Formats: sequence, structure tokens, C-alpha cells
Amino acid sequence: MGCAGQASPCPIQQVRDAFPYGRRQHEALDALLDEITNGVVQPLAPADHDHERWTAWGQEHFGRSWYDVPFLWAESYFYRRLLGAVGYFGTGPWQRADPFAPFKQAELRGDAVEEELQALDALASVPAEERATALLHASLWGNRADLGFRVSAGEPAVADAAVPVLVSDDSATLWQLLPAGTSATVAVVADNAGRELIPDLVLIDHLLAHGHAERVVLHVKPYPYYVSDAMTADVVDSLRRLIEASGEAGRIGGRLWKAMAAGSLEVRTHPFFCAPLPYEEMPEDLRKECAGATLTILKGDLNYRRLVGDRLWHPTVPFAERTAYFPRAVAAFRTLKSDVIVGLEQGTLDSLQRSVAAWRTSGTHALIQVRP
Ligand SMILES: O=P(O)(O)OC[C@H]1O[C@](O)(CO)[C@@H](O)[C@@H]1O
Repeated sequence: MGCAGQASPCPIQQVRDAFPYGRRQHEALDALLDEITNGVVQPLAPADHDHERWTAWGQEHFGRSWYDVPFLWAESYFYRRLLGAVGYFGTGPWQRADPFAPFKQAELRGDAVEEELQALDALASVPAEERATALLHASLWGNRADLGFRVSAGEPAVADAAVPVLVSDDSATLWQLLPAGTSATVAVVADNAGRELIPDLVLIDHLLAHGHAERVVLHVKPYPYYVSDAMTADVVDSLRRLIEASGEAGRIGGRLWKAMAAGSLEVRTHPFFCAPLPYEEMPEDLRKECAGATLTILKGDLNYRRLVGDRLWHPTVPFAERTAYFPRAVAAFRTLKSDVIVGLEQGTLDSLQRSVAAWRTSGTHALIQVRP
């Protein structure tokens, strides 16, 4: 979360600086910061629309120090409380005003996105298979948000070139599940907006345009979360950004816009995407939804923690074993930003452990894992 003395930026300060909030919001943010630093976790007010839901999701954590509750729970609840403090769920003037919108907008309008969109022109003329790999990697590394659509492919420099940056790569299995010309439905559970969502949308366009999927359902967060997580408004902004671009990016945007109207691309959301719970505990309606998809692709680090279980598993525990509960085929695209990892070959683990890189947490490494 980066508050209370941690090195990364504190979202409380970030939103304070980014919005001309009134006294009431500043006081509520002060109180939240004080609660996190010196106090104990307070429940939501009984009148809050999601009071019952959060009680079910972790009543046992209320009244304990923020430092003593599970990290996954604390992070999720923190974002819920932050939104409460700025009046996001209220009926006042700040109702539904995304406190992170200024950061998302700046990224979308930045030079990096512009360059990445322009690079799509060069990609349009390369053979379909090579393009598919480049787009898959762009979506994957978009999770680190510092790599674009380079034809030369998607992999950032790392300290130790002897160690593979893709620590697991099941992309061949992914393409086997989605051969061109199938009537597959693909569910994509999005992670970050901006520099991650744009390559996700470009990949979705490729799946639809080349017959790897007949229908794609893009799942986004129901409210602002983890600063940059994508919501419906971010999908709209990204689609507009694509459409306004020249060349191939603009054409992709136009196709996606039409796909939305035709129903071959659908945006959906569910409260569970902001839940502090593993996917193993997903509710029945979401389980049915995933069972109906040929493949569900989960993007990002947090989704990975929730998919395999937020624990320090031995890295060679099979991915298939940890995801056996998932109702149908599932894929994880993730740059490594936390200690949780499974599904590594012993040889890969050995070379990673010999390297000097902080490979588990620095975002220099990534994986594509698939359980058919
Ligand atoms: O956007 P992503 O890839 O889900 O990353 C979020 C990650 O960042 C953190 O908030 C901090 O490292 C992790 O807790 C979390 O897993």
C-alpha cells in the first residue's frame, strides 16, 4: 500500500495531491492514515451498501492492527476504505469520481503509449504467427507497463542474461486451445488500465480477427482498486485512445468498437474481482461464467496470487495442481512482483537461484502458465 513509512508512494497522499477535495475528504483521509499507522482495523458503517459483504469477507480482522491481518485482505480493504474516505460511494459531489483517474489519464496520453501504438504499424506486415507471439508478449509485459509493441519482441533487459526472463512459457498450449476457426469463448480478467489494457485489447482484437475466438468477455473491476486497475470507464478511454490513433491502432480500435456493438466483445464486472479472497472461493455465478469459457486468461500479479493461493508454495509445485479447482482451462499472464510462484521446472529454479536478480519481485521476469 505504501503508507505508514513504506518506500513506495502512499495512495492516500497520491489522491490528496491529485484532486481538489474538500475539508471533509481531507479529514477522512487523515483519519484513515492514522487508523492504519496507530489504530486497529475499523468495520464499514452499518449503512454502507457493502457492509454485509465485507463482514462476510473477514469479520475476524476488525479490531486488529493493520499490520497483523493478511496482506491480501488488508490491501483490498484499504482500497475500499480509501474510496469511502473520498466519498466515492456517497451521494455527494464526489460520487463515482475515480480518485486514480488523473494517473490513468496521464499514462494514456503519454509518449510511451503513443510510441507503442505507432509500433503496431510495423507489426501489421509480419507473418500472423510472429504477430500473435509479439501481441501475446505485449499483453504479458504490459503488466509491467514498461514495454511496448516491439516487433523484436517483448523482453526487457535483465541483469543476468543466462537466466530466462520467461520463467514458464505454456503459450503453445494456449494456441492449441484456441486454434483458428474455432467457436471459442475467451474470458480475459483484466488487471491494470492504460499501458496494460491497451495491449490486452490489441490481443483481443487479434483473437477475434483471426478466428481464435468467436467471443471475448473482458472482466474488469467494479470500482477503483490497486490504483491502476481497469474499470469499464478505462476500457472506454482505451478504446477512444485507439480509435483516435492513426494507422493500424485506429483500425484495431474501430474493429473493437464494432465488436462491442455486435456482442463478440463484452465487458463485464463482478464484486468478487475486488474481493480479498482466492479464486478457489469464487461464487457460483462467476464459476458458471468461467465454466462457459473455453479459456479464462487471468492477468497480473494479484490475480495470480488469488489463483494459486497467496502462500509461499514450493516453486516446483505444479500449476495444474494449484488450479485443479478452476472450472475449465485457465491461463495466467504475469510479471513477477511478489514471492508467490508455482509451476517452475527444477532447472529453471536452480538457475534463478544462482542469479543475482530479485527475480521473484522486481518485475524483470514473467510467466505464461496454462492449465488446459
Ligand atoms: O497489478 P498487479 O500485477 O496485479 O500487481 C499488484 C501487485 O502489487 C502489489 O500491490 C505490491 O507489490 C502486490 O501486492 C500485488 O500483487
